[in-house]
Amino acid sequence: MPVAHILGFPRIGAQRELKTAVEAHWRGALDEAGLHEAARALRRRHWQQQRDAGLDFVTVGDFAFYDHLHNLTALVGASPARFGVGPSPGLADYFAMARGTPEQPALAMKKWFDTNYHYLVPELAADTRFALNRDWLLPEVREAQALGHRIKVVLPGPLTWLWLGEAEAGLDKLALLSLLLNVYWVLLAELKTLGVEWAQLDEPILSLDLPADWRQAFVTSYGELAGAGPQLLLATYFGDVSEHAAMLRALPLAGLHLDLVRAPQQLAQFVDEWPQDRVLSLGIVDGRNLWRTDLAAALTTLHAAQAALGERLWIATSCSLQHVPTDLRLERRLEPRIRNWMAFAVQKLDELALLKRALRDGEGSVWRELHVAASAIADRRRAPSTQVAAVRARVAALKPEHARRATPFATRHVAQQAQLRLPKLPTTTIGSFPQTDEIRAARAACKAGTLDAADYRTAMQAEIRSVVERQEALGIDVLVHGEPERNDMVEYFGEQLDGYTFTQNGWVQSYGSRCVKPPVIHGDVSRPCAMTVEWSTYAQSLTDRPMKGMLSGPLTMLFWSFVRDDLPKREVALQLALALRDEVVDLEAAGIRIIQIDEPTIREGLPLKQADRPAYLEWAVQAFRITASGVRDETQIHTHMCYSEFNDILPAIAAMDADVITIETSRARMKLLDAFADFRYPNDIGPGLYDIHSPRVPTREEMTALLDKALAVLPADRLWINPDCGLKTRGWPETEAALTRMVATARAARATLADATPA
Ligand SMILES: CN1c2c(nc(N)[nH]c2=O)NC[C@@H]1CNc1ccc(C(=O)N[C@@H](CCC(=O)N[C@@H](CCC(=O)N[C@@H](CCC(=O)O)C(=O)O)C(=O)O)C(=O)O)cc1
Ligand SMILES: N[C@@H](CCS)C(=O)O
Ligand SMILES: [Zn+2]
Repeated sequence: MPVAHILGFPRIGAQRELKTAVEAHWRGALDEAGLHEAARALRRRHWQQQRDAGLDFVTVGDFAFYDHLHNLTALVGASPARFGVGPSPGLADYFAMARGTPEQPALAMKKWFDTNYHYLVPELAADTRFALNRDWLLPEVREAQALGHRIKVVLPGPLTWLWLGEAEAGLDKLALLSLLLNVYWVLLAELKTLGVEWAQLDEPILSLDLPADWRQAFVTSYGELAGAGPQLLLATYFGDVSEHAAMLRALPLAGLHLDLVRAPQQLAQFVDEWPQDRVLSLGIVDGRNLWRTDLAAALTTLHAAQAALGERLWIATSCSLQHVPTDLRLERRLEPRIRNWMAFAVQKLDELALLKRALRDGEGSVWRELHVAASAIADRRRAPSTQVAAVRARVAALKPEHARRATPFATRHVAQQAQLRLPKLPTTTIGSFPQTDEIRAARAACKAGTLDAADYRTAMQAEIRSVVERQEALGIDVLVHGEPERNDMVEYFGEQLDGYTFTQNGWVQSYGSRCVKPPVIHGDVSRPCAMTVEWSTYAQSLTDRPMKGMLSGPLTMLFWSFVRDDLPKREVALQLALALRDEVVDLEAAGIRIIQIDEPTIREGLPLKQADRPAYLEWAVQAFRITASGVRDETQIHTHMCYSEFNDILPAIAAMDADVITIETSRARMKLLDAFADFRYPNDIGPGLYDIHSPRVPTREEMTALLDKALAVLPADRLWINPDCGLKTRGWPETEAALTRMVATARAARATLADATPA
């Protein structure tokens, strides 16, 4: 009889209860005991849902107040010395490291593989020491046991934790491995003492291209940990691990998990000759998307696997369900037809249970449920919205010239400068200004019908006016309207495009207490009417300075949405590119002289394996260029990317040929710029002068030091001055204080440059 389990459940709560509790705690409105009680209630509910569905284990260890990787850092006592919290951080220390303190910047945040989730980067030093902190995880294990659950504990694996850490200069991270393994060993031993039967160690780095010493480290690590505690299930996900099949088969594990949604082909490499004493867990239900599973197809795969594996077959989600929304039952406004194509986390539990029953008792025992599921899949396949002739024809008619501006950058630059007359080192911001409680309350009231659309528009226009006035007072050169009318930079556009739908409660955690509600691409995408022109022209009417139009680019729309899985991503990207191109052209026609097309996700979409990257980058760059290339030379196209890790894709970024790129660099202390300089990046660059993720206002000296670094490696007449990213999560006081210093930094640098210029 196959065991059914999940790799993890969304911790945030179907209605973001965790966010509410954590933020209340941060503002002092909920004490630590209250916060723990809210957390316990969520865990209790989520475990019960797994048990009620009929899963064989409830998964414990997937809960985190901020981030699960940071939980492991706390559990193994590896807090960076700079925080001075010692080996046993409490909750206040945990939050201090996550959010920063007046004295210390927060731990860096990075994208979790190719998802839109961010983890807190462990800081590793030669003198990092580890000690098991028994206040973490173990109480949750006892809590689940006290509720009578049969549990499987999940932890990030030691090698994934180390790999994702940032090492101080000169440190080989693997030098810390044996000390780290000691703590894992003790932890696993304690879990065994508590009666835990299974521990799932997540090692998604096995989906990356791993150097030989790291592959070897798997052999030593798991050799050492195998007998320490509960039976070990090593979980891989997000890609194909078949290149490691021989090594994985030889590890003394009790089981291995494979992601068959991302890499179904890898099953063949494992299923035959799988050791008799090992479990093979097959991730057949998609943990990354919200579509129903094609149960008939899944059963075909699983029957074959069962024939080979018998009792050793486990069935599971492909990865943790933390990447999908919690419960479809809360969606009361979705079009019923489209809703019927979906499964959120709770519904995916039911899918697993159903698959298990079909395998155990025969498909006849669940034929009704299978029939309902098959009808939904068939209905989706034949829905007219998934095949719109006009959209398909437009994509088919694309020609190389659609992806090319009329002249090279140097020519455009002259035309743009003649029109815009910007000073050296022009100052700008990335688009959003603080999304205040008042703005969100107005939007919530408008959605609830208690504020009519005209009054909402007036309120947003008042906000735009105030944002414009503030920027003029600050002396910023290129203004933005501040994006107050946008709930989110992707959801907002998704709400206006055909082929998209959106949810009421489809929240997924992005980082800490911040969530996003990705819109859903269910059909062919097109733009029924202009989306931003009215807001941008209103904003431009308030000032003589250039007002940047502000759009999310095709890749960002793709990767931050739930995407249909019945069409290659490239095709969806091209549909989006054409829809957004029309918006760019309309903005230009309405008198907007600078248009920013945000593409913070270009790196997120990068395949995890090197070999798959060139093909992706080709269509990704093409999609951006199609969006950007419908305008005259005089119209300046900006793009913006946060997350500074793109040294390895600089040729592709240059090939996007945006006139100006603004990038996040401040946390990496401008290291990225060396790469831009070495590469001789040809167009203009705005390296972020300050980190917007923290309320801390940087000093003039800090900004000047960063600007000096930029000026040392790039020509002054290529440089722009801006923050790292949008300011929507910040409050006004720190925003104005930081921007005042930023403008002053730019002015001082201009004066220095003028002094240095021979008369
Ligand atoms: C730039 N980033 C983004 C990513 N992904 C996106 N899809 N969008 C992004 O901007 N990925 C990488 C980064 C991640 N960064 C962030 C930054 C900030 C947030 C964030 O603030 N999220 C908000 C939710 C935003 C939202 O959709 N707001 C809506 C709904 C607001 C709401 O909750 N309303 C309440 C009522 C409010 C009231 O009455 O006052 C309700 O409906 O109950 C809106 O503005 O209308 C968050 O709160 O977490 C996310 C990622
Ligand atoms: N224009 C967006 C980009 C965020 S990546 C903003 O400013 O929030
Ligand atoms: Zn950004």
